[in-house]
Amino acid sequence: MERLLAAGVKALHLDVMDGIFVPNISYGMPIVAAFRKLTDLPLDVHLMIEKPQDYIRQFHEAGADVMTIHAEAVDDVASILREIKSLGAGAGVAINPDTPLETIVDALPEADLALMMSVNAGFGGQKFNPVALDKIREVRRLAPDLLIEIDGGVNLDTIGRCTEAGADLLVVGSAIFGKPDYVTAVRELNSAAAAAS
Ligand SMILES: O=C(CO)[C@@H](O)[C@H](O)COP(=O)(O)O
Ligand SMILES: [Co+2]
Repeated sequence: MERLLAAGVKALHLDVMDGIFVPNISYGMPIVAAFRKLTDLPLDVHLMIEKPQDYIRQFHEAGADVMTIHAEAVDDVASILREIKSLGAGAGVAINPDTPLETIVDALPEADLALMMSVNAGFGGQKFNPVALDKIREVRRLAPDLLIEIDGGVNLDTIGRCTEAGADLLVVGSAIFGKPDYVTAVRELNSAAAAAS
């Protein structure tokens, strides 16, 4: 965390995985609360879990500023987005690469953020899937003011295409954590993103 903060990242994206919605387990509310104690940066909590509606209050109490649910995990996206907003948090909806954008179009008016996954949710270090870029362009056309986030395989080679397509929030895992020097990694990523936007 100290090294990340020194590198000047603008927010922390926290991947919560339950071993059911995705075949991997990460962490839950106590770790989100621990991050909250360490920083005032926005905490962007990516909920890769089933029944997210049962846990949003606890994640918000732990310090989540934004909570993003997966459309594949729930029946009624719009109503859960409304619940998240009623807690005073930002509400995001995510879709995996194989999920058509049509799945969430009706819910977009309730969303503060749309997350287009450029890998299948579940693991860091996967290869970037450009299908997310076309979805970003379409979301931007449908909802010009919505925050658009892209997540998965974003690195120095792919980040320019993300900003060019219209992504506002660029989630980067291995292209920072896999580098010895976070300051240089973040500076180079920011330059590549800005050059293309
Ligand atoms: O939500 C996820 C994966 O499920 C992502 O946030 C990744 O963990 C980002 O890691 P890289 O793809 O950048 O290594
Ligand atoms: Co994520």
